[in-house]
Amino acid sequence: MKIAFLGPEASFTQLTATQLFPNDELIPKANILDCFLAVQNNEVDKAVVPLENSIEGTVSMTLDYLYQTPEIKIEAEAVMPIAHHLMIHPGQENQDSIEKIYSHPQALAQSFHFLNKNYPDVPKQDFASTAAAAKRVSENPDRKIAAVANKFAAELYGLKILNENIHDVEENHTRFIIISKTENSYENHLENIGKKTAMLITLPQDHAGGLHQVLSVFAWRNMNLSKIESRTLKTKLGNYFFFVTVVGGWDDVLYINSVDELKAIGADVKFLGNYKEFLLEG
Ligand SMILES: O=C(O)C(=O)C[C@]1(C(=O)O)C=C[C@@H](O)C=C1
Repeated sequence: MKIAFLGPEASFTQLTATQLFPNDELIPKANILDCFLAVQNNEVDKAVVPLENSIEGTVSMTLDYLYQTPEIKIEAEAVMPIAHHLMIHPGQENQDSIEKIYSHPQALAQSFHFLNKNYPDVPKQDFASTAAAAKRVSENPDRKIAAVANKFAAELYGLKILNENIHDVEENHTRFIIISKTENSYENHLENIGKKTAMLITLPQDHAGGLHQVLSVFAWRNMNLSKIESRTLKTKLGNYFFFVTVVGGWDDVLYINSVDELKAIGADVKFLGNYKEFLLEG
């Protein structure tokens, strides 16, 4: 099978994809949108993309493209511990004069307090991934630039780690998802830590109690929500869709009927899948 991932090599997403698909062909993509498009255009069978982090929260691009690509579903979730390090080219030993720090915005945010305290005057620059930032540093041996990335990126791109474990909270985890056009076809050797269901809900016209009505569909059925997040519909200020996850299997008829009830009250529902959650090694 062909599996796209947010690259280049040694991104956190690649570390995840390697554990989830040890025997498949992994294809790096420059950004999250390209991962979605590769699945959409049948260039690959599946893709692995980040969904949320325990310090910085949701990766909004992933939510947006789940909404914007109607055929794409979630097949599985995987949670991985995340450790960030600050690295430079080995030729640039003098850390006092670092001119810029590159990384993925999630990684910069997860290390914000460390960077703010230790490198307050150094400009930070967003990159498409931590590995892309590390690669750029390695390609510019003459510049005093640094990257926030993982230890595999330091090794692969020949960089020297200046500061280890700079993420602001020791327990740092990111949740990744496998996306594809097929539901529930992912199987692997890893032990799963539970099942959940995800859906996107757009409320009918704005009216008092609209969200309460939607939530009551889950509440009287005793369905336990593990996440609810609103995201702008991009139509005008104040218009949102909701990403909702429910704990457990999806074989109970009461649960299955919840989608029909949501539709009956005028909500628009995209069912993203009922799938397993895996815990990976960092
Ligand atoms: O930049 C990477 O290496 C990624 O795989 C992306 C990503 C993310 O978007 O959350 C993955 C894990 C970390 O939370 C930081 C960055």
